[in-house]
Amino acid sequence: MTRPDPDTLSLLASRPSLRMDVQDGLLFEDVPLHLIAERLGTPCWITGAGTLRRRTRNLHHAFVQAGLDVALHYAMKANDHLATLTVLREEGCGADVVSGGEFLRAVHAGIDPAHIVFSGVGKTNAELTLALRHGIGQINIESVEELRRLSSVAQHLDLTARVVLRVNPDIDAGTHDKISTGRAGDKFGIDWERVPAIYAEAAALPGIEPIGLATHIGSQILSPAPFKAAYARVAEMVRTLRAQGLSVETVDCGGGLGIRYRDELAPPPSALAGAIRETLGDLDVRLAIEPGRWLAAPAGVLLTSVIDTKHQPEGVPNFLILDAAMNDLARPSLYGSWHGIVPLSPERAHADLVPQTVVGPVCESSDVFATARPLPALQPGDVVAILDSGAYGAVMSSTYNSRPFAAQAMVENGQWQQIRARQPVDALWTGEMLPDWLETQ
Ligand SMILES: Cc1ncc(COP(=O)(O)O)c(C=O)c1O
Ligand SMILES: N[C@@H](CCCC[NH3+])C(=O)O
Repeated sequence: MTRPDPDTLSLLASRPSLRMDVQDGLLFEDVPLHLIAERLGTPCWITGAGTLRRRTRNLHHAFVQAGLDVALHYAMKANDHLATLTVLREEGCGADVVSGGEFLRAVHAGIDPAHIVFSGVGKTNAELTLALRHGIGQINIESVEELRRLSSVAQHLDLTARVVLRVNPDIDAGTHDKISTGRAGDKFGIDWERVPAIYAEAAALPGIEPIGLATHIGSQILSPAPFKAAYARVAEMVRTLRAQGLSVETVDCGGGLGIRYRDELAPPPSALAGAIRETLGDLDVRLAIEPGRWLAAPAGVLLTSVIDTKHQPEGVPNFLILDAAMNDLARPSLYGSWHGIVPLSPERAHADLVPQTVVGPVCESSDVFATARPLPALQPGDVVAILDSGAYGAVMSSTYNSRPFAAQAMVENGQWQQIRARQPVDALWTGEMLPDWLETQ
């Protein structure tokens, strides 16, 4: 069965931060996007601060409504720009980090290390040392090997690490294979059967204070059922550990809440809150979540201009060649992800639709943003916005094909400002050196 693509009007109808104005074209948080494209050029990422704030408040509200006090630790891998982190800090978020670099970025953005959780399947001694020295609030441990290593790092520093064991509940999140993390055999989390013994070992190890459990089963999850199943298992483990006389104070429920990119029926935050309340609500534990995509994805668009329209034989969709590519937004080429594409110009947005295959200039056949997508006929120089690219967008960019990192701007309440310079071309080879036996020209 073919799945129809939503048209511009229906895409915009479900995105309150975006609006098509008859004169100014596509507005994001009341800023005409063509102004930014004209000033900064394309490709250019735009982050909506107001959208970040609104979504954080909505998420928080859903938990308050469910009678739960849940800390929000923003998974900054989704979008780690300092301006994004600053907005989310202002909204009361801590951070979930997965590297020493992310940790220092979060601290640089003013996030209190006590409100930072260090996740990730491989943390080096240097990263653990850095985090402990700064007084990190929680380290999520992924294996007994890492636990023992952390114990010696902490002892060496004469510090105590507050540790949460990330458990692998063996639940299929029903999402894309490449972003599933909670099945037995995935590299993440501690095998279910080994958790009680490892928790007991943690309680006995010097420099370690085990304070709870964490789980994160994947990303872009579109049903409350896998969340509920995973949290029910975690609740069962909390009871098992307590029955052994071990103290469990906190449960970190991870991230993963999905959003509507195309026509998905994404569960509202109240469904996540309900799943947590039902399974963990009466355990007397401190609760936290680690949302990334849900907060950041709809708060970002990528502006890109048409370079050419490449005509194809009758019956074959023409190619629309953009100046953004898979090195900028990797998701479509990596996961076959669908992103809405909306022209900035009001006339174009309302024109007849013809199927077009939207590609970037990178020399890879997978550099495709959309296949046979119904879009209005566009001309070279026309600018389009690729929607919902605020999470796992700019952060996953590379300079493949010697394409510089794109510029970035932030909008809020009708105002806008540049937040990242376009990378100068000669910065692409900064840091490269020639060995002595080669001659410079
Ligand atoms: C440990 C952990 N927490 C939180 C997240 C954020 O996930 P999402 O962006 O789907 O909310 C991730 C990424 O999947 C993760 O690995
Ligand atoms: N990069 C993925 C999400 C990965 C989540 C990280 N654990 C995406 O763009 O959908």
